[in-house]
Amino acid sequence: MKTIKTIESMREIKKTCYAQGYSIGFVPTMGYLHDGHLALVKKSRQQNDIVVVSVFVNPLQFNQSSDLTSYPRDFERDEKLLAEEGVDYIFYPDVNEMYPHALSTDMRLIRRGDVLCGATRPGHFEGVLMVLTKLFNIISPHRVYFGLKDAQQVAVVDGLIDDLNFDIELVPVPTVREADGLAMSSRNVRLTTQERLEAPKINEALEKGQQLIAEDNQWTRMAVIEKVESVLNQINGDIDYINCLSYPELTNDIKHDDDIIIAVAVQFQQSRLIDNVIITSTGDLKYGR
Ligand SMILES: Nc1ncnc2c1ncn2[C@@H]1O[C@H](COP(=O)(O)OP(=O)(O)OP(=O)(O)O)[C@@H](O)[C@H]1O
Ligand SMILES: CC(C)(CO)[C@@H](O)C(=O)[O-]
Ligand code: BAL
Repeated sequence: MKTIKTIESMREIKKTCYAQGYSIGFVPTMGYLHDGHLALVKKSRQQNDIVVVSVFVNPLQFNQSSDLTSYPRDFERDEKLLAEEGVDYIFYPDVNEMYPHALSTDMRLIRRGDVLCGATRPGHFEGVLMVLTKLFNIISPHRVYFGLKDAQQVAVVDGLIDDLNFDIELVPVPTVREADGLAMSSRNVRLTTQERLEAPKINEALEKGQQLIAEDNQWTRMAVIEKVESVLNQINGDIDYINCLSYPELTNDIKHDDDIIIAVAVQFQQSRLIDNVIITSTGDLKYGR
């Protein structure tokens, strides 16, 4: 495994892979890796000749400077974990390499972005779209892997790939959870002991919402949101949002055979956690939990 710090070297490697006819699987991350990230890496390892993982904490997508400065980092540990997974290249540029001067262009999200994190983290998805467009152009992967914990990100990137005709297959990967149901997240380390005890209620709340949809064919969006809220009210974090929408379009207007997402964000003292469940129109889980 090699760690690559410059765009020029990464481009050379990409060209060599193409010349040899190798497929490239790409896993974009912000580091401080856990088993959720490694699930994406394993999937990419199964499906491609060459696996590239980027580790880059992208300042453009942070709408709160305290969240950026306290974002956990441990590159040496990340390197060890990725070597054990048989990764070929880590792309690990610094901020000046990715953003050497003020940008001349900007990304604007006009679909799937006015709800959930798009509504509560202004500028977040625009920053994600910018860095991914750059990374896609640098690495030119055949497949790219994203976790469904960030389900809105999956929907937004699907739109990006389609709009800009990137010749890339998007592979969504189900959310990996701790034994008590809490979705794995790099931000879990910033929970206090008490918050960590309460945090599995987020998953419990989503399960209650899913049960309502599965068992009551008269269910309404508001009834689902109230059910989820009744469980989330048992914890000390502040509810940032709870919503029930069509997926991947993310509209209030859920048609008969649409998939449905119930998504929540909870702000604890130092950590804002997100989670969701995606359900088929018949009330079944779309992806394993
Ligand atoms: N528990 C998880 N299961 C599956 N994929 C995950 C999980 N957590 C993160 N991912 C995916 O890993 C990729 C990189 O995410 P990122 O580096 O932001 O990690 P993160 O743990 O989600 O961090 P944070 O929760 O602090 O945003 C994204 O595609 C994300 O959806
Ligand atoms: C895709 C990503 C690496 C872009 O910075 C980030 O949004 C993330 O970790 O999900
Ligand atoms: N996992 C999404 C990246 C972020 O929270 O900024």
